Amino acid sequence: MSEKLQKEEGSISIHTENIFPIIKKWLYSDKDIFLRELVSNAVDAIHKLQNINLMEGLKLTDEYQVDIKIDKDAGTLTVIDNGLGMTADEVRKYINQVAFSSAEDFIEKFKGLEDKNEIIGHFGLGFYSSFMVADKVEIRSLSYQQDAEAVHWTCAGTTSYELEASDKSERGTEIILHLNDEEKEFLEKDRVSEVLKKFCNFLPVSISLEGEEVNDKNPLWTKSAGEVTDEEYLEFYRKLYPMSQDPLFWIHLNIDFPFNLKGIIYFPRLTNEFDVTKSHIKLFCNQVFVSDNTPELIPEFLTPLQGCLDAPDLPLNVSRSYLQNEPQVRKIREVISGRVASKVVELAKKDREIFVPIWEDIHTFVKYGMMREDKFYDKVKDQVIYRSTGDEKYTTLPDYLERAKEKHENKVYYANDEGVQATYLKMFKAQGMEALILDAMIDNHFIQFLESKNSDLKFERVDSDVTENLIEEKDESKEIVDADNKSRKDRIEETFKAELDIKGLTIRIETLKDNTVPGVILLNEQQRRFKEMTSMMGQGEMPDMFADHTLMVNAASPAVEKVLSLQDAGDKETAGLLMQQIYDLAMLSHQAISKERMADFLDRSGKLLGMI
Ligand SMILES: Nc1ncnc2c1ncn2[C@@H]1O[C@H](COP(=O)(O)OP(=O)(O)OP(=O)(O)O)[C@@H](O)[C@H]1O
Repeated sequence: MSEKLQKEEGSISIHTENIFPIIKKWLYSDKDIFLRELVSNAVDAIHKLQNINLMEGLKLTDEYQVDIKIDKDAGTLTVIDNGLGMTADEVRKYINQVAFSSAEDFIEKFKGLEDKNEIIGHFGLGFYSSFMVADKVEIRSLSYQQDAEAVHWTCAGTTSYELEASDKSERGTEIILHLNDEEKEFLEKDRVSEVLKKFCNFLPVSISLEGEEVNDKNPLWTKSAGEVTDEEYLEFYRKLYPMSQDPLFWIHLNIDFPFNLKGIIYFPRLTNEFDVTKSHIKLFCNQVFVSDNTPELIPEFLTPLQGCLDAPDLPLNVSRSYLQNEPQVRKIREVISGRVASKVVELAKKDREIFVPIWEDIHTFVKYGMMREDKFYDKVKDQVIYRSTGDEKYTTLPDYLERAKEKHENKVYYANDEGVQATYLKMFKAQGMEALILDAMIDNHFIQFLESKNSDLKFERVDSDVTENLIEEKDESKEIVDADNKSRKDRIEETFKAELDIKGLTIRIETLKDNTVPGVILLNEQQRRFKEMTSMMGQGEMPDMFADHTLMVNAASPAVEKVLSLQDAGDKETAGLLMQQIYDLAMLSHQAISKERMADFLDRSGKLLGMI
């Protein structure tokens, strides 16, 4: 047995005078991390011993655990582990020199920095962070090594320490914090429990507070996907986010190469209360909680993702600026983006009925992702679905284009307001034509994006023009010519032009296959988009979408026929009323009638009804 340790007193080698007040002051904002540091040191000590046990065949069969004890009378909080312990030399080396010199480095480096979070993030203060809450710290330790002598180290928040023999008889280390007067809250079990729940909830070694185990040693992400049931994924989610509705879907990550990454990410149901701009992922490092504010780990368009990521290769004290510049973080983002894309494709292919409601929740993010990332776009582009007026209700773009090939190759007709564009959709439907419903905020941009990606592809809103498919092929109104050498079409055009003297209005006559609609308003696609764009960019006042518009009069409509016969009979007044009515009805279906015209419309409607 070695000679008994003589009490020694020394000075922790330090050039910066009185480091402790500075530690306290600078780190005050996040003082809870001291417990994370001490408990993870304790877990490390246990892991080290477990490794030695295996390598050196020590045949230890201990139940490993970390205990946290509160002694209100003594005013102490103690973290006890049965890990490998430390000898006097190790205390000198690891606590007096190594740990302290890193604390000293920290002070040197960040003397001038104002942003405390930056400081905390940049630096693992480890053991010395205990001086944020304690005036005096004691270490009692007994190394696993044969014939080791138990040691007792004390430091009262100055650069002096004492190291002497102790009577500790059980292997492991006790860190005893004599809490200072302002930190007595850490003598309350609830307060300590709250901190442990935050940082140590999923640590792989049993952690107990006053004899009660507080952690789940085998969180779901440590298992392999094959052994976890859907119910377990949901239960885990409910534990992580107790106030949330069940998620839409989840992805279990278990990556070993080229870096380590485990985790479960959930796509949440996006209710009104859900903040889609805030990061929700909880980052762990070997099951130690690190942060729940690490937006850098997730592609921006997937910010709403929730769940846990365990990245053991990232440091425990990870800072925002580190994350922003770390190449591995970019790789993590790419992996997540790729896995989300694969999951979307998998769900889309599997069962349309299950996918549709999910799609309603996620389509904005997927579309945004497609616009932001080429790789993501390439993966999901053929699986993205659109609501359609066709029989299928939902269709992919390739399927839609295939069906539309004969009637309008490479052209997509869409509506962005089913109510306002109902007349057009009705005409489309009557001719067996299909339009997509693109009525989400993002769709305006998304349409432009798809056109830029596919140079042949053109999107046209259903009210932008009438397609030749809606027009009667054999149009007799053009052919039959009267005594003045005018066709019926010419007469309709002349009459309407004379009656409707409205700024920006063009009259166009067509004979539609559908005779129930007397007239519709057409807005040129490119002109309309340009106006929408300028208004969105906030340039000037809200543009008048109807500054230039076309009234397409349907020569096949009985109402138009009536206009002509009234003219022939010399009743110009009633013919005029009818034409005004046809125009207003067309504008009304666009919800674009002015207040003044509405008053006239109602007045005229009354008159016309009286004539029937
Ligand atoms: N409970 C413990 N049991 C055994 N050794 C310990 C214990 N706590 C600390 N040590 C030793 O003291 C060293 C310094 O600890 P400290 O927490 O300051 O830094 P660290 O754990 O090495 O790094 P980090 O900055 O990530 O915390 C550890 O590396 C370890 O060797």
